[in-house]
Amino acid sequence: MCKVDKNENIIDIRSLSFQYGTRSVLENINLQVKKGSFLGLVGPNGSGKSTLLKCILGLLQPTKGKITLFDQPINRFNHWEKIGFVSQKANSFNSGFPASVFEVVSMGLFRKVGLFRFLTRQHKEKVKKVIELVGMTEYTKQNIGELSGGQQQRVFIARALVSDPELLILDEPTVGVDIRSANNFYAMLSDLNKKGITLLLVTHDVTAMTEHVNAVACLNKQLHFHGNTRDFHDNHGLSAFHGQEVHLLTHNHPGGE
Ligand SMILES: Nc1ncnc2c1ncn2[C@@H]1O[C@H](COP(=O)(O)OP(=O)(O)OP(=O)(O)O)[C@@H](O)[C@H]1O
Repeated sequence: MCKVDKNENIIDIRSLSFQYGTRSVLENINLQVKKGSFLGLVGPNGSGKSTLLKCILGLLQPTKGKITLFDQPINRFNHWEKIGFVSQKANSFNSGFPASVFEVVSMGLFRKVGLFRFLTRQHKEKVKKVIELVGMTEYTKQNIGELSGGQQQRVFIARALVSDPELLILDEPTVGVDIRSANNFYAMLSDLNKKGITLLLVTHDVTAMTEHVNAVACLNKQLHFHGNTRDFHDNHGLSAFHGQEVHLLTHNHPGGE
């Protein structure tokens, strides 16, 4: 059970800087993600978005500054089950991959039940419930590799949700997904958010994303904007990109798959 109040910062980043060797990638980042928010983190290629996520996930240690997760300094934080992560590269199964949607989602429980334990009836019900939550019930028995990129991403969201995370972090989940499917996908995320899950979404897809998130942060080595979507549309946000607006407002992703 979650005993945090609505104003609590689930993520609290203070004065964070990060360097790969001598190369500075993040400078003096201050960012708070409140419980119940749906934050879109945007920025051009190479602006440090994935690096920041890796710092939040404890995979990289900041050169300076501190990160607090659920009120605990990250180096003492040991409730990683509260955080679900869906990566950019999740949708890379080929059509022969021998696992059904049900099996892939069940894998999300292994952290809880152990790799070789049998799933109880309760576990199976939970798996079915999250598959339903992401709108994939009719595909439950289908092989994951036979699904579209957008459908696969829904399955990976279900896999992350099955262990009941309070925070879901998504790194470019709509890469390779067509605009209509991406919109449906964001609407689904918005529904999850209304059910109480805090979301941090990294994306290039500014146009579609801002219709669904309730806060936006713009990163380009430094944090240039952090606020609500209305202020963002008043152009304070996009002006942070110094002429890269056009690129950001299209659905082109030079690094896309
Ligand atoms: N392991 C690494 N070693 C050295 N430099 C790196 C490493 N990973 C990333 N970088 C550099 O750090 C910068 C930020 O990279 P990062 O992947 O965080 O950006 P990003 O905003 O996620 O980019 P994209 O939108 O293209 O995925 C880039 O210039 C990148 O080349």
